[in-house]
Amino acid sequence: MIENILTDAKLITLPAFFDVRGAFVKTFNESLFGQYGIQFELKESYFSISKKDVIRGMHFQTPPHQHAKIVFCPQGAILDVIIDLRKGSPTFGEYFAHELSAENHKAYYIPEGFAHGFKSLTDDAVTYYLVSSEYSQPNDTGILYNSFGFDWGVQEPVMSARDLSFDGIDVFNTPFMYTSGQ
Ligand SMILES: Cc1cn([C@H]2C[C@H](O)[C@@H](COP(=O)(O)OP(=O)(O)O[C@H]3O[C@@H](C)C(=O)[C@@H](O)[C@H]3O)O2)c(=O)[nH]c1=O
Repeated sequence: MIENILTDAKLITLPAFFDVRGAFVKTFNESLFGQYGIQFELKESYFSISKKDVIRGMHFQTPPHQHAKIVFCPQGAILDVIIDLRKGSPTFGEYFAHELSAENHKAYYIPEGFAHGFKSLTDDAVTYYLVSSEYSQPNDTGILYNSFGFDWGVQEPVMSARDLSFDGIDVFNTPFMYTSGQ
């Protein structure tokens, strides 16, 4: 099952099979995702493990190292948030939030030009990423998590110094332009 969320972004219910042993979840299939309108070429993959009330974000890589991501949570639960940073997009500046968990086996498809972040809802929440370009440290940046009007529902999140140092969205000059069909 697939839902269109912000322009070009998708919320996918990953195919899952449950039996007496546990669960089997398919995290990527080129043909199926192609039917969903997602053309995705994997270049890198990684995961993080987060304690409850950790917030990471709102991250993206700037051009020419921008990338799309497929994000899911195979252990625990996270509240996952994206912002459309593409000038000219019908949903420019809007955000979308949804829970991803081992239980609901949902994933986001996040196109290039979006910022991404999440709050961990459980201890030991695993956030797993498939990414369409390799890590480029000089291009890896973000905007401040509490600058775009989203209520994270936590007073004292656990965060990195880097994430707390980002500029707010009000002063952020986006390098991303919307072109339809990303
Ligand atoms: C993202 C990344 C980080 N690193 C290094 C940098 C740093 O020393 C350490 C931890 O990095 P961070 O603090 O940025 O980790 P984290 O805050 O978990 O970064 C992630 O946040 C979420 C919201 C995303 O959307 C991801 O794409 C990614 O940016 O890992 C890599 O070597 N390769 C990578 O691809």
